[in-house]
Amino acid sequence: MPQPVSPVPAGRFSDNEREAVYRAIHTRRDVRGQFRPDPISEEVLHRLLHAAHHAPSVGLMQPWNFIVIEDASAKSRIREAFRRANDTAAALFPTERRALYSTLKLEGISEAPINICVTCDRSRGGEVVLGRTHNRDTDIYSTVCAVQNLWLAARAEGIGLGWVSIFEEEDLRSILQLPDHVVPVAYLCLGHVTELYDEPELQARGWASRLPLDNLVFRDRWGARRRNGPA
Ligand SMILES: Cc1cc2c(cc1C)N(C[C@H](O)[C@H](O)[C@H](O)COP(=O)(O)O)c1[nH]c(=O)[nH]c(=O)c1N2
Repeated sequence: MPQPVSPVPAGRFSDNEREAVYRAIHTRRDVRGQFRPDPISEEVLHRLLHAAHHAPSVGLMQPWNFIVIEDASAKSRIREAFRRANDTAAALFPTERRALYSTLKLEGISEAPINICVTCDRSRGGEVVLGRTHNRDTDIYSTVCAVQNLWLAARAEGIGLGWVSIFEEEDLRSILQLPDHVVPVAYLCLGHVTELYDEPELQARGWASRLPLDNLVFRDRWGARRRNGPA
């Protein structure tokens, strides 16, 4: 059996370490309206990108790039693309829902000192990538793993992060000048925040609520020990 080249202990974290990991997971929030204008230091930004870059990826493809946007005029073009897409999105909801939708703040593009577009280079790793042969989208999934690493690291650093997906992809492509083989996966707004919601903001505002976990776990579905899930 081959041994790890430089083994690290694989046991449980200490109580404090474990508590910190779960705290980051449970208190991470999507941030739209609570950004402070003060900059994120280079050291912190580097730690966040380093955390993102340590995400799992199919065949160790590491298909991501991180486009860091600080320029006010670039942000304002992106913000305008959001506004157009958001008008289209709003019109699709039934009247009552639309009224509530129009009260929601769904981005902090201009207020956040840093925006990051996380992209996926679908050509990285060549024609055949280990693990990707039967599901071409595993490169996109890998990129989303990088986003989640970034999000959790940001929480631990006291940096708020908001994911904005209300765009026509073509708008992002043209503003950011992305070549065809590069997909914009996530547009993120980052900055210091003073406070965070203690529950998802969309829940606090009556848009949706967290589903009970028990309804989502199907255990021993085919055996005698079925506990949860549909009959
Ligand atoms: C892929 C994807 C895309 C988006 C989001 C998330 C994800 C995963 N979310 C944030 C989303 O609304 C939020 O995560 C949930 O409401 C849960 O809240 P917390 O993240 O727990 O605060 C989000 N929020 C928002 O205000 N505008 C947006 O365009 C999006 N887009």
